[in-house]
Amino acid sequence: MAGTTVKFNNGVECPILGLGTYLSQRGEVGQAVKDAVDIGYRHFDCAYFYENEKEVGDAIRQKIDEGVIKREDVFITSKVWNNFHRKDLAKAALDKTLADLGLEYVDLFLVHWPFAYKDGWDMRPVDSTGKVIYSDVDFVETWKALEECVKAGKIKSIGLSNFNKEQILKILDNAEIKPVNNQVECHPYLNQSKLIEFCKSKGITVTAYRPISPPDDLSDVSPLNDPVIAKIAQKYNKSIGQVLIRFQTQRGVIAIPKTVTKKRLADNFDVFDFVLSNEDMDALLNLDQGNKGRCVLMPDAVEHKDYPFNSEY
Ligand SMILES: NC(=O)C1=CN([C@@H]2O[C@H](COP(=O)(O)OP(=O)(O)OC[C@H]3O[C@@H](n4cnc5c(N)ncnc54)[C@H](OP(=O)(O)O)[C@@H]3O)[C@@H](O)[C@H]2O)C=CC1
Ligand SMILES: O=C1CO[C@H](CO)[C@@H](O)[C@@H]1O
Repeated sequence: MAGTTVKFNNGVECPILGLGTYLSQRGEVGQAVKDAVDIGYRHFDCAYFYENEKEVGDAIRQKIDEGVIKREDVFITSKVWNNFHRKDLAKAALDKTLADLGLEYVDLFLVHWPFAYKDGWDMRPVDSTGKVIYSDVDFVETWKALEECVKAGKIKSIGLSNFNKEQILKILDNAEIKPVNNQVECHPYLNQSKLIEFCKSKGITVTAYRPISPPDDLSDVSPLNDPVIAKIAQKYNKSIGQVLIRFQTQRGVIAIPKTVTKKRLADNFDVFDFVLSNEDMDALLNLDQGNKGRCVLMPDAVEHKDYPFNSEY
């Protein structure tokens, strides 16, 4: 695979920079994916939960049909959502994702969250009071389903998302196929250094989601408005977005910024021609607020036994 990559524990190489697709609207995501391919992106982060995999797949296959890329040149990630944790449902969810994408396999398939919701096809099953209904299906059962799908040739690599240290250890204790990656929220306000170090010690790579624009569930403070980051960006004649992406890739963390804007697609990919000094990397690391810097809190799941964010990391 061309470009800068990260090597997984199974030998597979993953492009260190990919395109996120959450909240990329149908009607615009396909064009964004095609523009991204033309710019040089070879890694696309998808999920059944994003409800746009069909359009993403159509765009990828169009670029394959046009001869711009081959299937093996692109790295496609998808994820199994919380209502599909039971073994048969996890397999069915993968089949649906593959059908939507129009692909025979995905390169990486992640357990999107460690906690399970009520089994079925409703992604947010609620009771009469509007509260999400949980399931106690263990994430190890979901992992076993993914292992079987690897053996069936439908997935090249399997991994986790939003798993904490203890949950990763439980997977490792029960895994026949080791996870290659844990995808987590990561940016200077939640730099995840301890989790990254722990994952590295277990041969697991980390992907940074929401690397640019965290204000969401809680915070209204964004790295995009941070004076320390602005000063660093100015010094390298780069944008704040470019510094935020470079911050991740320079420490070996895969980054998947989302945009549907052509100019930003190009800018976000233009991060391989400068190197942040150790001093500037330290300044960015020093902005960490630990769990207080976390934005994606998943309030629906806070009472679930497998809610991941009650421990330090
Ligand atoms: N595993 C998980 O649970 C999760 C996974 N993800 C994945 O990670 C991806 C990235 O995270 P996401 O939540 O989208 O957040 P991002 O940090 O990628 O930020 C996206 C937002 O920032 C804007 N933006 C993009 N580039 C720039 C730039 N250079 N300067 C200023 N603004 C910019 C985009 O707007 P515009 O499009 O208008 O340019 C969009 O509003 C997701 O798309 C998804 O694939 C995300 C959350 C959770
Ligand atoms: O992938 C995701 C996109 O972001 C959402 C929250 O804003 C998450 O719930 C979800 O896991």
